[in-house]
Formats: sequence, structure tokens, C-alpha cells
Amino acid sequence: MSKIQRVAEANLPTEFGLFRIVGFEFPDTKKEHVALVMGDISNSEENPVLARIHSECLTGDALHSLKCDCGFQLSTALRQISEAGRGVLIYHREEGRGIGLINKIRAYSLQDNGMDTIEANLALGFAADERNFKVCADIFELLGICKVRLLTNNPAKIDTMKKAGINVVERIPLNVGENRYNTGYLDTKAKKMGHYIVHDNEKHYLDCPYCQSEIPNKK
Ligand SMILES: Nc1nc2c(ncn2[C@@H]2O[C@H](COP(=O)(O)OP(=O)(O)OP(=O)(O)O)[C@@H](O)[C@H]2O)c(=O)[nH]1
Ligand SMILES: [Zn+2]
Repeated sequence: MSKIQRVAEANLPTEFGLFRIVGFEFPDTKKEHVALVMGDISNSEENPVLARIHSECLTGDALHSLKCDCGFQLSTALRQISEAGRGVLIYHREEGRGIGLINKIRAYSLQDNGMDTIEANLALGFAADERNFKVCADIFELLGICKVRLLTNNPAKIDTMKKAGINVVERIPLNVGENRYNTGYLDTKAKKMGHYIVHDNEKHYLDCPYCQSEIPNKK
């Protein structure tokens, strides 16, 4: 398979401030990914770049689903980059942990009948996680970034970056958006996939099963 290429770029004003959107494409498959870039990201060797690798989740990112934490993580990451005035969010277009949107809906249907997120993937004939994070290391490289402070709870992202030559100098936790519909999903990620999930009792989660708060977790 050929290597991903940087192919397009433009301004993208957002509710979190002005970003540059950079488009990437594999020449053979035409598979696309994008990065949102804020500020001067050169010189990451001396000043590591605040970065987020965000895997596509149409239901969470765009359709306000509470079954996962993705939408909350997306807006929180963009806000943190905006507050820092400098950073990158790679929007990694591997929907449903790489199984695609329709298969994710099939997995959700199995979850409606009692399976957890991993059992559902396996029942459909997929691995627990089919994503390829190496492409994100290639995108960092095409953006001229060698050192990052990565916003994530997923150790696999850090391992892949390190193996691919991207130096993750710090992991910044991204524990947001817990609610009664995704608490089992978060537990499964922690127990079966080794994610660093923390329930912070000081925070008031949307419809929180622990603190019973009525205060919405603002995006
Ligand atoms: N197959 C499948 N994919 C899911 C499910 N719920 C969310 N996803 C996908 O999971 C991906 C996000 O992965 P997560 O495990 O939530 O988080 P992560 O990106 O690995 O780790 P963080 O950096 O901590 O967010 C997105 O592509 C979602 O579409 C599910 O039940 N089944
Ligand atoms: Zn999601």
C-alpha cells in the first residue's frame, strides 16, 4: 500500500477558534483523513505539540449519542487546543474502531441484547479493535511534528506512535462525558483494553449514575 500524502489545506473557523484543516489521502485507495491545526506547530522538538488522535464516531461526534464518550472528547480536545493556542487534532477516519458505521450499528444491536462492546465485535467476526494508528504517525510526520503531548486514555495509541518514531513526551487524560448510557462501555475499555479510565467524583457528569447530578456536563 502506498504512503498517505498531504493533498489539500484551507482555513476552518470553528466554535473553538480558527484552525487550518489539512487533508490527507492514500493515492491508491483514496481513503481520506484530516487534521485540524492551530498556531505555529513548527519546532516541536523544543516545544512538543498538544495533540489528539480522534477516531471517527459519527454517532458520538455528530449525532449527540450518549453511548460513548467520543463527542465529549472531541469538543474537549478542540477547546484545550484552542486554549493553548497551538495544537493538532487528527480526525482519524476509522469509524467504529475500524469496522465501519453499519457494522458498528450491528454491534450496537448485539449490545442492546446484552453483549459488551468487545464481545459484539468478536461475534461479528472482527478483532476487538481493527484500527491502524500508524497512519496517524505518518500524518504527524507530514505536518513536521516529532514530539507530542497526547490527549488520550488509550495506551495503544502511545505505543504505536513511539514505535513509529513519534515521541510522546506526555499523556494528558481525557475523561469526559461519562453518563448512565456509556458507563459500561467505559468500564469494558478499562478492564479489557487497558484504557486509563477514571471516574472523577468531583465532576458533575451528564445524568451521572454515581453523583446523581442534575448539572449537565457542558460540551
Ligand atoms: N466497534 C465499535 N466501535 C465503537 C463502539 N463505541 C465506539 N466505537 C468507536 O470507537 C472509536 C473510539 O474509540 P474509543 O475506544 O472510545 O477511544 P480511543 O480512541 O481508543 O481512546 P481515547 O484516545 O482515550 O479516546 C470510534 O471509532 C468509535 O466509532 C462500539 O461499541 N463498537
Ligand atoms: Zn463514539
